[in-house]
Amino acid sequence: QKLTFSLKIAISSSLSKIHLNVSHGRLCASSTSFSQRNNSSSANLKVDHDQTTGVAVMHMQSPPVNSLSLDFLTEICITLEKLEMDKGCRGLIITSSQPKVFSAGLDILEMYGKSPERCGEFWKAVQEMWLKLYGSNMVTIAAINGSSPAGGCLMSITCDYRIMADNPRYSIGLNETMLGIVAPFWFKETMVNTVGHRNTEISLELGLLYKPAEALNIGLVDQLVPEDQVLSAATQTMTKWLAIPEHARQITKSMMRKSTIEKLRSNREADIQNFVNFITKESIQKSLRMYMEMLKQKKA
Ligand SMILES: CCC/C=C/C(=O)SCCNC(=O)CCNC(=O)[C@H](O)C(C)(C)COP(=O)([O-])OP(=O)([O-])OC[C@H]1O[C@@H](n2cnc3c(N)ncnc32)[C@H](O)[C@@H]1OP(=O)([O-])[O-]
Repeated sequence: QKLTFSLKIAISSSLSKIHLNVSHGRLCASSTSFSQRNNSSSANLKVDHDQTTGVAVMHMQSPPVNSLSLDFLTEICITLEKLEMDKGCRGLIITSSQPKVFSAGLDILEMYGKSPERCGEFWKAVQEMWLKLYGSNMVTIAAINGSSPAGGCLMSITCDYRIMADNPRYSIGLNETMLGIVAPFWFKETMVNTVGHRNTEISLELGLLYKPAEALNIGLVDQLVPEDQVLSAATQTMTKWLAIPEHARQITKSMMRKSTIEKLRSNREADIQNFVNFITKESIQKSLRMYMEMLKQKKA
């Protein structure tokens, strides 16, 4: 049977509180944490979990561009945790319900004019999302049906496989340097693990955004399909991945990713401090302000 649930979580708690809940196993056990309704228009995430195939499709629907705010990241983390703990869910497809955009990356407003404490809390949520997704036992496929810069690209390369809409208006890449900021080591390593050292070096230093054909060429995405076939292609690919003996696939995935994950796990606090010290610098704040103005001008 097909279970559709939409999640809109009143996020008043900090992420550390979420950890506490998870560690006590309450997130998956508690039905009060999740309202199960059909396609609520206010929800930032819609999850369609087909229990016969064991595949969940997570639709990001946070207008206008699925930028990853603290609230949205928290919502994503709770959903990932819930799906991970659900034995009936073996595969996850991540896609967007917003037109033209998969995700615009981290919400720039979360990094501009905020207190160090708030920046730290935000960064912890970014780490948490990456740790959950990169270390997931599920097969994860990004169905990239729009542009996917910076944190949107990170989310994509954190999945096992990427299928992108073959539309030259869309682009994908880690363009952080274009904002005057620096992708942290675990963004960089995820990229290296995907496209190799040399491509990552060029890509990150120049803050490149790749058109779909270029992204395919360097291995940043695995497959291009017409825009209206992104989800169906992801579903087909999922079937193939799920046919592999599960235990062997999971151990192999863990073997490939473990060292990168461990590096962040054992340095989380230092990584948060680095981010906070960096992002709150006057010069970096100025760069972010100029970038936001540039975005607005582009629109006008
Ligand atoms: C160390 C840290 C590492 C950092 C990692 C990151 O991810 S850094 C992130 C790096 N990310 C990027 O460099 C991506 C920047 N964004 C883009 O390039 C484009 O928005 C687009 C191609 C994603 C979509 O184009 P489109 O023509 O469909 O849409 P549009 O351009 O008209 O935008 C609509 C509205 O959304 C707003 N807004 C947009 N993005 C963000 C954001 N991230 N945040 C907040 N707001 C954002 C935009 O200002 C506008 O607001 P307004 O004026 O309505 O109040």
